[in-house]
Amino acid sequence: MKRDERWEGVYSFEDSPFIMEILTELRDERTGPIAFRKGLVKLGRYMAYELTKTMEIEKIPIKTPLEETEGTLIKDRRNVIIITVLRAAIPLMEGLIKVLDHSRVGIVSASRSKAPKFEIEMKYVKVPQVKPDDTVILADPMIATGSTLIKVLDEVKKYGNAKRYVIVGVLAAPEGISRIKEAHPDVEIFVAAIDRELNEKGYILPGLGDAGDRAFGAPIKI
Ligand SMILES: O=P(O)(O)OC[C@H]1O[C@H](OP(=O)(O)OP(=O)(O)O)[C@H](O)[C@@H]1O
Ligand SMILES: O=c1cc[nH]c(=O)[nH]1
Ligand SMILES: [Mg+2]
Repeated sequence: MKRDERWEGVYSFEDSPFIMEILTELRDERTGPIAFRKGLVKLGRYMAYELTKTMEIEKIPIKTPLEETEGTLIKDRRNVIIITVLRAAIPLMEGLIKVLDHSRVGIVSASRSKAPKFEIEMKYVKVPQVKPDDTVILADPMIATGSTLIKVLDEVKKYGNAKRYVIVGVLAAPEGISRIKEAHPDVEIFVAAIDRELNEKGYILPGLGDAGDRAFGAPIKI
């Protein structure tokens, strides 16, 4: 995990060869939906494991069959809410919850309209009560313009004040991170990698394409 000097509280995993290998498979245009979904699940699992290193722990007394000793409890792992941003975050959440298995889960839908408006339509919002001890993880693989996550954060913050708001994603564009940090300076961002830029259609470059379509197939309009 490596802090990015350009912002406060923004981290990438570019120093982790294993996470980079999974990302390489996701980027590769030859990777089909089965391997793509599996890759997102794996990333979710390893990124959640890395995230536990930033959580508050407690030393607890325990008894082995032979003697008393000290054990470790990750306190914050008991108080996690994972907000899953449909569609592309579904496999990422599946991985996150393998490590953060006590998590409550919120589901929100968010669909971004085409360039240049990039309007976000949020139709479905089911979020549990947020309590002061909670770490709210916003799972969304792609941070492009940042509009989706700004809107999701605006909404989720109506459900109570959390101890931490943490975005877990796969790729981010610098402009998206800057916009999110401007609107929500308290949010921490953990992504596998920070890419170069957005193209005119709002896609991350070099990126991995449309994460939702690659995981689930392109929808058709009827
Ligand atoms: O940072 P932004 O510019 O807002 O873009 C990022 C959003 O775009 C994608 O969702 P999309 O709207 O394609 O929906 P999908 O997951 O259903 O494909 C992605 O999963 C993010 O939610
Ligand atoms: O590159 C991008 C940008 C937004 N959404 C995606 O799925 N990919
Ligand atoms: Mg999409």
